[in-house]
Amino acid sequence: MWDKLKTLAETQGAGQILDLFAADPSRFEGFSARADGLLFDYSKTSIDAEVLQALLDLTEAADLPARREAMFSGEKINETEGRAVLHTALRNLDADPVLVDGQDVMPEVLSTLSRMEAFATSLRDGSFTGQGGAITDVVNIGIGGSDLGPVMATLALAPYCDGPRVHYVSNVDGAHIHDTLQGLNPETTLVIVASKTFTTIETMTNAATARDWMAEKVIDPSAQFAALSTSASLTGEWGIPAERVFGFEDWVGGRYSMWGPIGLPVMIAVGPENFRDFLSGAQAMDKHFRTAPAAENLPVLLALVGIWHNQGLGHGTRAVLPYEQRLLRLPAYLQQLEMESNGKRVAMDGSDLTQPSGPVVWGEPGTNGQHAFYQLIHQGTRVVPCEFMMGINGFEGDLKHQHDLLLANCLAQSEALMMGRSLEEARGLMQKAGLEGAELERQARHRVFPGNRPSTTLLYPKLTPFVFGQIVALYEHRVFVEGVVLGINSFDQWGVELGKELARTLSPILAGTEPATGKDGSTRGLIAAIRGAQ
Ligand SMILES: O=P(O)(O)OC[C@H]1O[C@H](O)[C@H](O)[C@@H](O)[C@@H]1O
Repeated sequence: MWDKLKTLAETQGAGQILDLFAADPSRFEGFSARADGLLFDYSKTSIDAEVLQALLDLTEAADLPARREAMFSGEKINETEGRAVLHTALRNLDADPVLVDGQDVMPEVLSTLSRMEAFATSLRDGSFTGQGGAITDVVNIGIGGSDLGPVMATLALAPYCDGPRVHYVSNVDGAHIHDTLQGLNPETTLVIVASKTFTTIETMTNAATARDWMAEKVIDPSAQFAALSTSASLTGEWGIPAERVFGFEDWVGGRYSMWGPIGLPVMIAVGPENFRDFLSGAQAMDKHFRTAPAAENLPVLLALVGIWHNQGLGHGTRAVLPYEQRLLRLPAYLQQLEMESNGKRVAMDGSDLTQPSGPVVWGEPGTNGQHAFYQLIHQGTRVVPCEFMMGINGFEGDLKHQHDLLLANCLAQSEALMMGRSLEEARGLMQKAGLEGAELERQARHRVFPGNRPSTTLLYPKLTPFVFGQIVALYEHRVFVEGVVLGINSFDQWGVELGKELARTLSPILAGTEPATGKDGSTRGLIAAIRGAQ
């Protein structure tokens, strides 16, 4: 199966995208797909009918439909941790039963959702009070999956944020919590400690700092703390009363968790109704993913484009480029989602992967990226497949001219990447500028764009909570499909453990209570330099 893809990559993959358009001017129709108002255009890639078929064959060989059903129906597909993978249950608003170990999880999911809604409402209408009255500010303390999604969502849904101000603290660097708490009034602040495990050192350290800060002014700080976690016992031990603990189960992976309790700060910011719309959008994408034929299925197609570029053509990086300022943190969120999920070197059965694992994901909102790193994308020696996205409509009606300029820029970039500029054209420009001879030639060469560089565009009507939910779920399922095709378990993250273990051994060495024996020479040298200057 992979052989076929590799052969196609070698023979036609260098990808004369322009030739494909010349041969089939209506290629856009055949190589784009729609789902509930979203339009995914992948015609500006070198995928043709034969490549698409070879990619679809890979999904067949990997038994994608059965794997997908196994996920949705609660089978323990996270085999290295013995867990089901059911973030989709958190947005299963129809409440169709979902069984884990023979038990329907939906009653618990929906009752937690109602408790979150009641709590969020009481904060928003001022009926829940701190020592100093209604809550004005919420500080969410969490990291990784307990931070990136909610941070991204709060920024993305800014036009809907009409509740208390929500702030996020993640880094163990004391600067983060210091700068966040500065200027807040402890008597009107609620602190949410968000941690699936409730053991993460960064989060627990920041939570203790926040509690000390609050205790300076507030007689009973625990009355202004809430917790989001799978561990009822640890949240209880930490002193957070059960009525403000919102629990979830281990079948929700950290980076897939913002649909449930981890989304509470978002719900507080935008209100329960908008949060439900966000869940509905994701649910609509779940239904599409589960039912649409593979060749029209957005998550499948997005995954296949990724596989063609990375495993097929060897482009080991992809840029995510939202032309939407409010999706500022989407690239950071996708870095965790994609790289923690598919950055693995062994397959589910423990054997070495036969293909490269997931790509390096990065990006920035347009148009800012244009003025920073697009130079490399257009003229560098490596090809960076680009994933553009843009909303047809913005929210700032009186600034429509700016939105139109934004859209024009997005379209211009994918056009420039594909069309390029030939040496002939560049020479013409230099001639017009009055150059001649060797100087004309030299200057012209700098102005050549190779073209035929691939990109996809995701077009959506407007960044409403529903659409935002669709987009995030689209990327979640894309990661799943890529993982299935590669034979990876996308739901564990053993690669983050070693550094955590070593940090634990290094803390006492840095504090001087333990010797640095056993550490390598570089680490010992750095420790000595730090200790000598502290
Ligand atoms: O939510 P927590 O248990 O505090 O975990 C926070 C994060 O830390 C871990 O190291 C993992 O790499 C992430 O997947 C997780 O989201």
